[in-house]
Amino acid sequence: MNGAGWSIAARAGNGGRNGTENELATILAEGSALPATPSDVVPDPDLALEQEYVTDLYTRLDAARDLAERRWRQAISWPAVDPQALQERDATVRFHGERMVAFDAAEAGLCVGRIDRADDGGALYVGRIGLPGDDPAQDPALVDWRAPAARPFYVATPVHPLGIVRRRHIRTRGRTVVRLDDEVLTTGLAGSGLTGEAALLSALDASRTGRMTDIVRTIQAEQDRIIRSDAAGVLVVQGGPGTGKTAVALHRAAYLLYTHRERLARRGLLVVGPTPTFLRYIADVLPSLGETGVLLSGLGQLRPGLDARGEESPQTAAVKGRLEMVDVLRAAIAGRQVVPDGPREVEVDGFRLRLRPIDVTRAQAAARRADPLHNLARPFFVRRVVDTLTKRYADRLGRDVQAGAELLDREDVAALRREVAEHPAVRSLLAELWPVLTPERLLTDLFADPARIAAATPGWSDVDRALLHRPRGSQWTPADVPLLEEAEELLGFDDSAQRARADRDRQRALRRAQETLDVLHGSRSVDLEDEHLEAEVLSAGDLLSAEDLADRQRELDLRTTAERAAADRTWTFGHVVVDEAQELSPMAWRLLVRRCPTRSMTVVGDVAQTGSLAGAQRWDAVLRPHVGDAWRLEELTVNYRTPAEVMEVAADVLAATGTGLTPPRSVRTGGTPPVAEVTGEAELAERVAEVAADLAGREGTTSVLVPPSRRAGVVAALGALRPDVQSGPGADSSLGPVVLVPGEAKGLEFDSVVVADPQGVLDEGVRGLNDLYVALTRATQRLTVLSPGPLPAVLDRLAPAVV
Ligand SMILES: Nc1ncnc2c1ncn2[C@@H]1O[C@H](COP(=O)(O)OP(=O)(O)OP(=O)(O)O)[C@@H](O)[C@H]1O
Repeated sequence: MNGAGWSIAARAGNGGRNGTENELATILAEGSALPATPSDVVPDPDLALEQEYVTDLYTRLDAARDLAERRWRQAISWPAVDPQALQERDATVRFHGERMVAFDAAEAGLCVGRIDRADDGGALYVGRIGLPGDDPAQDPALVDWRAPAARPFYVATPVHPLGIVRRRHIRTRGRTVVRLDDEVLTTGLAGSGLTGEAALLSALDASRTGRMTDIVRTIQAEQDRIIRSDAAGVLVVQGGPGTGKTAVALHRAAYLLYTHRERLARRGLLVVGPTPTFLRYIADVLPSLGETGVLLSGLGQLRPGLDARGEESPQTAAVKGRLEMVDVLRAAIAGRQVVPDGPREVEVDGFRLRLRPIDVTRAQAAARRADPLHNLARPFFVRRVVDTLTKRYADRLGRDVQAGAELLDREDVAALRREVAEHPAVRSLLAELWPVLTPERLLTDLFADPARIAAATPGWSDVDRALLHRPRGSQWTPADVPLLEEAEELLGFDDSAQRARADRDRQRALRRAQETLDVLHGSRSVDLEDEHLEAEVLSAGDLLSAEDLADRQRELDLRTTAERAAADRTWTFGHVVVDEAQELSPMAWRLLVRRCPTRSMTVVGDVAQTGSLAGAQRWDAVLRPHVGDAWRLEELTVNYRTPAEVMEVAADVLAATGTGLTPPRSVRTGGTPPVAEVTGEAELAERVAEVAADLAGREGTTSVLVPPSRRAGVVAALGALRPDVQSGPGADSSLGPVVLVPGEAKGLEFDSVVVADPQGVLDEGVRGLNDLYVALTRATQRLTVLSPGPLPAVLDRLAPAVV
């Protein structure tokens, strides 16, 4: 390190700190604030030195990418002569393809900084991926941020320097180094508690784009501990709004993929989020970290082939989310295995064959003994009933020909049996007594019929039963998905037809392959005068069996693990990350735990933000039925999103929720103070539109958060000023101002937020205080509250602006 003076930052172009960085001291003075860190001047020549190093890193990146591409091209043209070679080819093509993607992703912000080790240990550069140096015995040119060696970059402090004397954040634009931020770690003084605060604050101050970005440059120590926590078991991360739970969960996913690459590449990793909008918001983070093998899914999309986006009342969703629904489904299935009141007759070839209730009861018992699952037991039931009817048929036939049934030999009886089994009247009776059921059919029939609901819900109140009732043809909702999946487990999936089809396809491919070989064999142009020679000449057919050839013709399967997992409902994941986990119902937990039998899960959420009736109030109550006490809790305490002034307002709402949780401490302060305005009922929508249109004209994203009853009016008023207004679950704040209800805004953030009609938010939500807390904490810069009447008491702190 060379001598001269120090400052917190050196920049190409105009140097110095921005306003937010200076504000840190103010936060400290306010008690809730975090103390500042001493900082050093970075001499300008360092920029040139770092530029040289970074340029070299990009040369290495280019070389690595070219090599991966060459290997990919080679692999894709390998002749796969047997199934094993085919598999190896697919795997190699996939491997190099993924490396190319990872190298591309690392292009932006390749190097994030360096740590200088004590005792002349030299500098270690940290970046988005690892790049080898010239000498394998020495440090790599760039160490992956997830590698153990990179850890001090995130967690070393002046009090615990971990052998580091200096941490330098390197900021690049394109391939150019534009700024360095240094922290000297030899002071022994407790600092702000923030790692690389200058880099952090400038990241937090940036306008939002409507897409979440990664935080590799500025991960904080309390976040790093969670990101690198052991993969085994269930890790619950509780944290207030803006504490980086989502960011941490996604970086943990990337960390686990790096650390347990082989297992997770095979089994895959699932990230579950609350809404499609949220999933779109976070969709770029993992690819920007070079990880493409992760399946992101909402609850409504967890059943392959179904995109459940129907809406229903929170009360109905809550009832469907109860664990008792497992018993309801069991009872509904049992209700479809029917014993008729009296004997039933079918007419086969002029003979009336009788089936008595006791015959059906016996057939049912035999079927259930053979297999407990409805669809898998059905063939046993069918066989038993057909046997009974065939016997009666044979008896009647024997009597009629007056020579007794003994006259019929086995072949005759088999023919009768076929006739009975295929007879439409018999088939329709069997379909009535024990139908083949898909989960969709079971639930549609159940919900459409109050009598079926009543039969399946002994002891339930009429109110709860009525909540389940809905007409046929209704759209599937997210709360239906765990029920459909549970029903599939209980019904069993009879894949014999599918297997038979696959078998037929394979036989057909084999036949075609054999024909090809025959043609090759017949057409070889060998002079066969010598019979001995013939035996020695090898043809394609001698080298290759028809089976090999059929395998060779198989298509390349280059689907990623995530794509294969998405298409397979029985897929079990190596790790599951659940975001906004407080919203999940017990039935949803049951589904997720089934998809992750190892219980290696990361669960992040905030029980103070629970909006759904079925959601969590306490983590232990939610998790106990599924994992007992086998889970551990970590907490995040610093709010990186919401400025302190906004958080003060939100804190009053949090206190009123009675959860006893303390609000997270805001890192930032001193921005635009939040404002409130009483508009009068008649003017509300127009005033909201006016304010939102003004905010949307500035840099960054804007959202209006409304109670459901206000949505249409506000969208219409804002639409008149801003035709690009977006609303509803698909709304995208990168395209224009958005109007959302609090539930849709879960997990999202916007530069400017307008909360319209806070009393309406309190009144219309099933957990109104939680909804208001969510709404107030979405703002990264500016918060405006517009109320048609007096502000609710919990917002007393917001003195209405003088109009
Ligand atoms: N270490 C960090 N460096 C830079 N930005 C960060 C850091 N941690 C969090 N952030 C940013 O803070 C904001 C809030 O983070 P995030 O959305 O993950 O919080 P959250 O706890 O999930 O919030 P909520 O409970 O409201 O969903 C995001 O913009 C995120 O990128």
